[in-house]
Amino acid sequence: QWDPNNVSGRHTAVHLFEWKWPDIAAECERFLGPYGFGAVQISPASEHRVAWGRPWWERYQPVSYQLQTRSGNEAEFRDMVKRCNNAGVRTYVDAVINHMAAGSGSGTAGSSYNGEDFPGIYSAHDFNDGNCNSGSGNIENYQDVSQVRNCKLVGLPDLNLGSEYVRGKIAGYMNKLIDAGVAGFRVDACKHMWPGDLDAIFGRLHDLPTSDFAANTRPFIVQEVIDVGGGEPITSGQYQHLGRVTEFKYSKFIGEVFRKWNNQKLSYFSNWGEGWGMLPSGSSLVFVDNHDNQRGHGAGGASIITFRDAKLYKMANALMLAHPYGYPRLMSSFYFDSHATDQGPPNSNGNTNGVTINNDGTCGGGWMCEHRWRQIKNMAQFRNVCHGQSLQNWWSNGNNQIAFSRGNKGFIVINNDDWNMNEWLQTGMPAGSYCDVISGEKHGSHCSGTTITVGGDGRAHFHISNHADDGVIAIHQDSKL
Ligand SMILES: O=C(NCCCOc1c(-c2ccc(O)c(O)c2)oc2cc(O)cc(O)c2c1=O)[C@@H]1CCCN1C(=O)/C=C/c1ccc(O)c(O)c1
Repeated sequence: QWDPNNVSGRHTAVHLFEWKWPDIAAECERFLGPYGFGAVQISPASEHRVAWGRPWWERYQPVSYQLQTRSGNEAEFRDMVKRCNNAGVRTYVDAVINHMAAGSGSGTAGSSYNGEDFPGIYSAHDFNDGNCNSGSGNIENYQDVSQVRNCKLVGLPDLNLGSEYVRGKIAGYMNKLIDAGVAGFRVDACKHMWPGDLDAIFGRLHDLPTSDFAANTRPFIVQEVIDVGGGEPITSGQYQHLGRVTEFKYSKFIGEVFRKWNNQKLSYFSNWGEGWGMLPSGSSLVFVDNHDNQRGHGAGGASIITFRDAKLYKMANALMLAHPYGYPRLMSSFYFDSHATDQGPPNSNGNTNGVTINNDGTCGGGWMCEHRWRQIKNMAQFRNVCHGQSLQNWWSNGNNQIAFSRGNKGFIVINNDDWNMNEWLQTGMPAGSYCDVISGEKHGSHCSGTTITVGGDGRAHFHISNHADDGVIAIHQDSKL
């Protein structure tokens, strides 16, 4: 359940946050498949609350396990999964199983609910009220492990995952998705669930269907555990035996270093990965930002680099995709005003808008499509070409200029100093001319961007102005002329 279940040769996931199912299906066929992406993480697929103002987080308040949401209906969901699989792109569903919607009303499929009454699904005895020791019934103290698991997260009715009935409903929902062809799950709010209960539920999940996967393939699991080392008793390491875990320290550290907080330097990344106290690489899901921490109040706070800091964002994502540590997930956002952190996706009176693709391949209509930025898209291919190659030829100027190769398959150079970089470096690559995949790409026999010439001794000259658009140069075996 640590294996992403990707089609071979594909090693990066993309979170198409709040996209509608038909748009995701189209993106798999026109972009994610052709450009070698491995998987798409989609927004929660179960019926959810329709909250006032339609905030993005209404999707994280389930009303039922029907596949009818603001992203589309069950037919569109099944069509998306099939078309993405056919394009070589796996689907991970964001599973919200810790809690249900707050308040009362009806959900996106018209199901009514009131308090802890979800007709036909759950009623009061399926929730944890009796197991919560806080005065208010809500989580009041994150130092109290049982409160964090058994009390309400921001007032959301907390399901009792110790109940066989509840486990059956959740496993039934997840198995329906597995049987439809999804490759795994991003499990929301795992900090708020007992690992033993998660283990019991994951154990009830079917193998993936042999129509699209090898026999005996287990669903891929990414557990969301927000842990930036702040001293909470619940830590990400307590979940790693069940599957991969989101490594929020990755976003925090990479943001602090690229922003040079506390005088931290890129040269400190010589032991990036477990050396920085992060999870074992094979248990780690890494990202520069995600839907929660890009809104500032999430884990890592103000250090997080987002689409708003375009140059730093391209540099940080290039590093993530070039470095062997962890399984990377790219964030693909919609625009929101930095103070309006509740704002939902681009919509027409509540109905999410489609994604418009401009002639130059960028997106319009408020969709940021960071995964389509040339520098990021091309580094996903870099990662594919270099898969399995160890980090070698590390170099730094002791400050914010670094470089390293992945075996003899790829080489990256980054300049985050406030002055020019001019260096002859050992690339470890075969002699020849290579197209820099950051400033452009290889088109037949010429480079649309910079060309780098590697000599017979493996050395090449690199010049990166501190005023350059991207601050990065990257070459690899498939960008060789
Ligand atoms: O101010 C808010 N929430 C309180 C601070 C964030 O706390 C939340 C955390 C949270 C935050 C930090 C932690 O260390 C932690 O263990 C949990 O996880 C959630 C998970 C959900 O499925 C649904 C939620 O409403 C939340 C949530 O409110 C606003 C208004 C309600 C939703 N919301 C939000 O800000 C919604 C945030 C949200 C939603 C979905 C997520 O997957 C997520 O990570 C955060």
